[in-house]
Amino acid sequence: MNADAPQRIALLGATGSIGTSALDVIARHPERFVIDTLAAGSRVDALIELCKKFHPRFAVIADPSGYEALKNGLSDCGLRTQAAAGAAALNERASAEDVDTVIAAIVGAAGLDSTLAAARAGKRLLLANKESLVLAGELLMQTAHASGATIVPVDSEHNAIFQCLPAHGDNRNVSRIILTASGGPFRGKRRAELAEVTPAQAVAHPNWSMGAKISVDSATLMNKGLEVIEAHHLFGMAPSRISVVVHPQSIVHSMVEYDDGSTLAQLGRPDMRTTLAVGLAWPDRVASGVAGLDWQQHSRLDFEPPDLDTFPALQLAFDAMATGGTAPAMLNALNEVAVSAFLQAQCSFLGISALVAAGLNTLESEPASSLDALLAADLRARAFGAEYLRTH
Ligand SMILES: NC(=O)C1=CN([C@@H]2O[C@H](COP(=O)(O)OP(=O)(O)OC[C@H]3O[C@@H](n4cnc5c(N)ncnc54)[C@H](OP(=O)(O)O)[C@@H]3O)[C@@H](O)[C@H]2O)C=CC1
Ligand SMILES: CC(=O)[C@@H](O)[C@H](O)COP(=O)(O)O
Ligand SMILES: [Mn+2]
Repeated sequence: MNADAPQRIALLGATGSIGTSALDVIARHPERFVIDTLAAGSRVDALIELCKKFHPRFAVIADPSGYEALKNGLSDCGLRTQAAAGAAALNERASAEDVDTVIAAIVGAAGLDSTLAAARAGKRLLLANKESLVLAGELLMQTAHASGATIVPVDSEHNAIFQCLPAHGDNRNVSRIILTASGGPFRGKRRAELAEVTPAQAVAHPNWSMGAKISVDSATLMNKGLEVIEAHHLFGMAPSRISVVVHPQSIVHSMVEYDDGSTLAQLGRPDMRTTLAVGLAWPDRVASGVAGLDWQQHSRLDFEPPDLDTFPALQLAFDAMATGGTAPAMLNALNEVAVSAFLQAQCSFLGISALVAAGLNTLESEPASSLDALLAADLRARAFGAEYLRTH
């Protein structure tokens, strides 16, 4: 990549919450960043709207049935953007030679294939899709190391840790990393109070504006569980050296503790544009549109332990990580099935963790020896989840 030329970016998950924040930052720096590819799942109209604004060379819709509508829509708008569809097209753009940076912002295990394609091709990979690390963390990290791909975490906690770790990359004197959790919209509630909560209540995150799936994960604390596994892989940190503390204000985005007793933290407003600006420009810094903290307003920062009785999902994730093998892949798949059912009013809020626990208790973990083994475990877990929902 020519250092003076703009970074050519493929944004996968462009129509989502992370996609919107990324495009906001990118639009502020046309001399540094240029959009090569915009990709979405199935919402063709939303993708065309973005194409009108950003004029990418390629627009990819993952759902193949959206191809004709995308192609015709782009041409009706007089755009020269080339339409493509399906998983192969996503992978092709994630690994294309004329793409420098891939922003992996597809939600769920659906993002794994294109994330792996970008890692295999040695891209600079801004990784928001935490599920791909939970499903296939070792494989993804090995793939990136082998190809020379640079993974820059853009999950806010991991981005904070990335900023606080030693620049020379030697983590020997790091004693632990501490992930902060907001506690979600139901922090302070007892289990009995959560029996009847609705999807609308669960997605109403107190601090962050995010997609529906991650918002529900925040409400169950599964998001923090997924993030613990994500941190384990990204930073090569043993599970015993990863802690979680509830910090309701979401101002301290996470912390790194050193052997000498120092703790470094990254602070900022809860706005993903900061995180994405760090990822896009690193090791430089660019304006993100987010102001610094107002210390009159944020004069108080609280910390408390997570309530594992009310929110068992966090412990389930620690347990799956300890079991190892395909257990984290199954945890992720079971959770995806349960959250989707909850959002469609086919499962209660407490039922989400109950389904995940039942699946992990029933299904055997196997060695995570290959991508096929992981994908087979993912499928088994989804089948278990569907049957559980049918019978409970
Ligand atoms: N939102 C946030 O602040 C944060 C998000 N993350 C992670 O980033 C990822 C994205 O989250 P978020 O932006 O909130 O999610 P959203 O639901 O807002 O957006 C999801 C994006 O993925 C696309 N998509 C959905 N299904 C598929 C599929 N099968 N194939 C291809 N694309 C698909 C959607 O397209 P379409 O619009 O067409 O459905 C959309 O562009 C998640 O892994 C999340 O955990 C991490 C930290 C913070
Ligand atoms: C913005 C981001 O990274 C989310 O993962 C956010 O941290 C969710 O907040 P909690 O899971 O801490 O509620
Ligand atoms: Mn996060």
